Amino acid sequence: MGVNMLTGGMSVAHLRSPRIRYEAATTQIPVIDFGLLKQQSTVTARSAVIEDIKNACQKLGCFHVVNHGISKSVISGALEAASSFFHLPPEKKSEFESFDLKKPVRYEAALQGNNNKLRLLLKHYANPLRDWIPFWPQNPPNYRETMGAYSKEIQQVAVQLIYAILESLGLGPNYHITNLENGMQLMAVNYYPYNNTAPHKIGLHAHTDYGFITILLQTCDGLQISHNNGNTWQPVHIQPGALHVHLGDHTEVLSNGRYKGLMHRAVLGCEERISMASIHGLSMNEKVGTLKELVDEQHPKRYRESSFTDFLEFISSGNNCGGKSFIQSLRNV
Ligand SMILES: O=C(O)CCC(=O)C(=O)O
Ligand SMILES: [Fe+2]
Repeated sequence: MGVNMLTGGMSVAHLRSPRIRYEAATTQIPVIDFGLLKQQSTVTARSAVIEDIKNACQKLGCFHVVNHGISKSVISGALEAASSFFHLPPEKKSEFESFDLKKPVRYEAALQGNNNKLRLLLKHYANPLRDWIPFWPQNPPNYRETMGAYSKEIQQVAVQLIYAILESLGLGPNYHITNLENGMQLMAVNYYPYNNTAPHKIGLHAHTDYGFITILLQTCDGLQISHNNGNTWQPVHIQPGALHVHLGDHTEVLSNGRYKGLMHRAVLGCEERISMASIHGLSMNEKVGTLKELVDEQHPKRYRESSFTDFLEFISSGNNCGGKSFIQSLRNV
């Protein structure tokens, strides 16, 4: 049942500069060295990485992060706990089954045809950990410990990345968002079965994520991204050890549209796949609006403010089916 982190990994094919690398493939994803964002880094090295983040956010809405400091054992521990959970018999998972989007833990099975699985999903909040961990599954017995260790480290990486993204918008290195550290972290733990039929079956349909950023860990390829509202799709190949980061709706709002939330989806394929999407934003009822520093005569405010609760109400009301997406509902006020 072990998860092989190396399967499907692609080699880095060529170097454009010492700090930013591109993979040879249909989608070239910039690679950001997280170590260069840390305090010990020189000012020149940090500002060079901030510039790389700016380019990545503007052009693609995503990048890969290496040298993030999260150990292989923490990563594989969380993936194995996730895998063990999904392989439990259905009656052990059903206690978490619910259509109530506000539940602290929610399990869902997306099925098609003769009960064929497309995706199994376990969703739970994770920050602040002490508030949420008592709700998490206790089977497998190490789920709370291993997923907790991963979530805690990812939360810290996320806060630093969000500040780096704000800096890349020209807000200066000391820009502070009140309560970002205590903000929402939602872990979407996904399981996709092996299904290599062509064309690939969609396991998770096109969407943008709520929040500022999503940090995604995937055991093998399956993530696809689109920059033309779903007309064409490009695969994102995994890079062993790297975390995939993409921008969510609230970075688009905050930045007044300078950066856009990235549309993505997941397809079934090569093997059984687990992905863990850690979504980061402000806490439930805190409103996120466009930063006043990014509004002027040439750039009038283009978005309405909203909170995570507003988002949950929007999707619960079925507004997103066939109509506008959440971000579209916030645009052009
Ligand atoms: O499985 C994936 O690669 C994507 C997961 C995702 O987009 C999500 O959970 O929001
Ligand atoms: Fe997503």
